Amino acid sequence: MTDAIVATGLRKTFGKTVALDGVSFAAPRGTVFALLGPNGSGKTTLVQLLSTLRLPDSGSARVLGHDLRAAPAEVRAGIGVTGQFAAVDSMLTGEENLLLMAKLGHLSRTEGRARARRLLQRFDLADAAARPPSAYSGGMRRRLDIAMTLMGDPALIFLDEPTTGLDPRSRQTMWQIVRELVAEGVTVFLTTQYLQEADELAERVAVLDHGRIVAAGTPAELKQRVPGAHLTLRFATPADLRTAALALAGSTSDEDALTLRVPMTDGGGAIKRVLDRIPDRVDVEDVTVHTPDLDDVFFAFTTTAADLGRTR
Ligand SMILES: Nc1ncnc2c1ncn2[C@@H]1O[C@H](COP(=O)(O)OP(=O)(O)OP(=O)(O)O)[C@@H](O)[C@H]1O
Repeated sequence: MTDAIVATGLRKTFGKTVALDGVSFAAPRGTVFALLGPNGSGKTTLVQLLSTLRLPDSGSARVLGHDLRAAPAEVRAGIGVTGQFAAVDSMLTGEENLLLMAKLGHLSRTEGRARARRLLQRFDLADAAARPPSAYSGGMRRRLDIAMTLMGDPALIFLDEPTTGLDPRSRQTMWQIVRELVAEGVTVFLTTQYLQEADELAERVAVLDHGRIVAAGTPAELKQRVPGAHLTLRFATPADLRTAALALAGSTSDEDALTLRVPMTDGGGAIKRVLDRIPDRVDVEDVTVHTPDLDDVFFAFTTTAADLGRTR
C-alpha cells in the first residue's frame, strides 16, 4: 500500500515558540490516520503545513506523491480541508454553498448541479437544501462542510474535530460517513479530542506533544505499550482473599472491598492463567477485566496532561 502522506522532520517555529519540532510519519492511502494531542501541541500547525497553507522552516513532506514545496498546486488539487465550518457562507443556502464550491473547482454547471444533488441526498440534506446553514443543526452544518469538501473530489481529506459538540447520534452518523469515505478509497487525516473516536475509526494514531510525535502505531499497539491492564477478582470471605493473594505474587488486595487487583502483562490466555493459579477451594465471586484505552495512552505519553496531575 502506498502512503498518502510521508512527512520527514517537519519543523515550524513562531518567534521563540517551537510549534513543530521534527515531525515524521507516514499515513497509508485509503485509511484513517488520527492525530491526537493536547491543546497547543501543534496539530493545527501540522495540518496547515500539509495542506500548503504555511511553509515549514525545515523538513519536507510528500502529499499524494507531491512535494509540498516543489508542487503545492498539485497537493492542493488533491486534498480537501474541512473544519469548524470555515468555508460555509451563511448568506447562501446549503445548495448554493455547494454550487459555489463547484464554481471554485471549475466544474461545469451541469456537473456541479449533479454532484451537489448527489451529495445533498447522500448526507440527508436534500430537504434543507434551500435553507441557509444558519438554520441548520450542528450535525447538519458538519455534513454540509464535508459535502462542500467532497465537491472537489479529493483523494485526501483533513477532518478537523468533526464531531466536537455533536450529540451521540450525530456523532455516529459522522463516523459512518468517515467509514464510507474510506471504503471508497479516500484517505482521512483526522484530528480529534475524542480518543474513542480515534479508536473507532483510525488504522493508525500519532500522539503529538510539544511539537513532537511521542507515540505512534495502531490503537492496539499503543494500548499494549501502556501499563494498566489488570484483572479485579472479588471474593466472598477475607480468608479466600488472603489465600488468593498468596497464590498471586504482585497482586494488590483491598480487604474492605474483598478484591484483588492482578496485573496482566500479556494477552491471550492471561485470564485463565491467573485463575488457574488460585487454589480450587477458593471461591471467586466476580472477575472484571480492565484493558487500557486510548485515554490511558494519551495520559501516559503527553506531558501536558501529566502536568495536570491526573491519576487513573
Ligand atoms: N500564528 C501563530 N503565531 C504564533 N504562535 C503560534 C501561531 N500558531 C500557533 N502558534 C503556537 O504554536 C503552538 C502550536 O499551536 P497549534 O495551534 O498548532 O496547536 P494545536 O495542537 O492545534 O492546539 P489546539 O488543540 O488548541 O487547537 C502553540 O504554542 C501556539 O501558541
